[in-house]
Amino acid sequence: METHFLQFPSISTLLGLVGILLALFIILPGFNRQRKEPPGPRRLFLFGNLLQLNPKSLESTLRDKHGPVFTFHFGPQKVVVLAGCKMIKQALINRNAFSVKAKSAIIEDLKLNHGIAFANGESWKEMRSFAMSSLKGKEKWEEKIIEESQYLIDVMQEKDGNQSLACWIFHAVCNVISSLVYGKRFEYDDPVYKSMVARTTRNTYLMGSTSIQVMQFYSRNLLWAPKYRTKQKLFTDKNKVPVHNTQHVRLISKCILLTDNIILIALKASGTTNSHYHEDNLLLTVVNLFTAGTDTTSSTLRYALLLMAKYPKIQDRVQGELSRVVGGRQVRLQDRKNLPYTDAVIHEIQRMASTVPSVLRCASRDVTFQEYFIKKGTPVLVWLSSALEDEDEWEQPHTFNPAHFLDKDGNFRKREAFLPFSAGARVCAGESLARMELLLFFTSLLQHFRFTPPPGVSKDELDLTQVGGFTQSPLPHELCAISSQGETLVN
Ligand code: HEM
Repeated sequence: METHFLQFPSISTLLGLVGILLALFIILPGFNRQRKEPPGPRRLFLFGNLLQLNPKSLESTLRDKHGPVFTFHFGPQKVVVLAGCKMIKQALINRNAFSVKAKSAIIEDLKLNHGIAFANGESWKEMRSFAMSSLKGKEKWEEKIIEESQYLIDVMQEKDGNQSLACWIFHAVCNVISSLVYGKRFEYDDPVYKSMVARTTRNTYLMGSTSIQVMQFYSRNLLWAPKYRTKQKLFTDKNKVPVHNTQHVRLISKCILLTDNIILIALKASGTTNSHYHEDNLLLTVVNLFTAGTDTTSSTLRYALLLMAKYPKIQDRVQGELSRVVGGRQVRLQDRKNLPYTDAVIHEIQRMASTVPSVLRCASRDVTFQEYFIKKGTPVLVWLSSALEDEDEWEQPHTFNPAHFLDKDGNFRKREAFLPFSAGARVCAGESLARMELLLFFTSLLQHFRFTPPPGVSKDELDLTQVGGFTQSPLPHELCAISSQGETLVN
């Protein structure tokens, strides 16, 4: 036996070995190519690429250098970033591999992974289609928004002196959702309502804050840090957070969503079973509609008025079109088709506002996207604002120019890269409602007021910078709202 091992290998064995080596030589690089990971900037120990965390560098520098699919390290956490219209559409619409929300320690810690926005799987599907059916009915919503815009105009005309337009707009938009969630609107100075609105704003801000988002990438244990606990208390303070409190939602017994579900629960008792209609899911669906539907729409409206004050000629043209086509009467949804300039301005406002700059998903399975391998579970950041500013798509990506949405004859034209509501299976569930609100609130405000910079400030000094976390909104600012009844300074 020993001698057998010491024997010189035969020619055929040698040829066989060479053949295997050659095959490996040919196959392996191809295999590696298939598993090539997206490129990205060099990372630092512990910090990853956090020091480069600046939207401008993500978008221009990194995208220019590494292409539209690249890797970015939030501390130790690797995230694949998708940028540019073509890449985003391909990922969200053509490929179904990125429709799962990424796991988040904070969301799990606060038990917010029920409902719609942070949920996945069958439960998400069920709650989403339930919410979508509750959001149906254009005529119903048109009436509610028109009624609420009248309240908004009245309160703005009644008040004297310095007042918070930001607050009134937020209240008005909240009331539209309240009519669905609670079955009624609230007076703007109702103390319960005021606290509910204040907490919704603060919670959305806290959830998206960089410190909280970054903290979770390091270690779940950091979420036990005293500072975070204090923040967490704000979400769960049962007596003070009405929309996060089952008891309160029950007390406001006209809550249509829950009433509908009580019917569904009765159906279940009678044999029509649906395991997803449990209390956590229903409550979080209410919370999601309330939070996703208010901050976004009201921030966009505030940005709209700021842009009008900064670009008075565009404001003139909108007001001119409104008075020519609609006159003094209330704008209705069916007027949209006869208001191409106004419609183009609203779209351009949304493009510039980029209210939801990105969404965080994850690869639901091992996937090769473009030429890159993305492992199952890898967080994928879909950089929506990169589509809204894509230099390959827009003539003047960084300039407020309503002509982006007009053809040469002045008709409204759709644009492929207009993705403020995202796309694909998880596209914004409230897109249709949001579009109605933007049209009706914006035109009502412009029919009654002219917006200008405050005294002593030139239009060039108005700052268009957007700030925030999950959602962006303009920096605090003042404007003058001038109506036939006088002039008011608003902020
Ligand atoms: C200008 C206003 C709005 C903007 C820009 C906006 C944008 C978005 C975006 C970008 C997403 C993420 C989609 C994704 O993950 O790919 C989203 C999700 C969502 N939005 Fe909106 N939204 C607006 C208004 C509304 C309104 C008025 C409602 C409801 C009343 C609403 C309800 C939702 C819900 C429930 C989701 C989660 C959808 C899911 O995960 O399946 N949004 N929105």
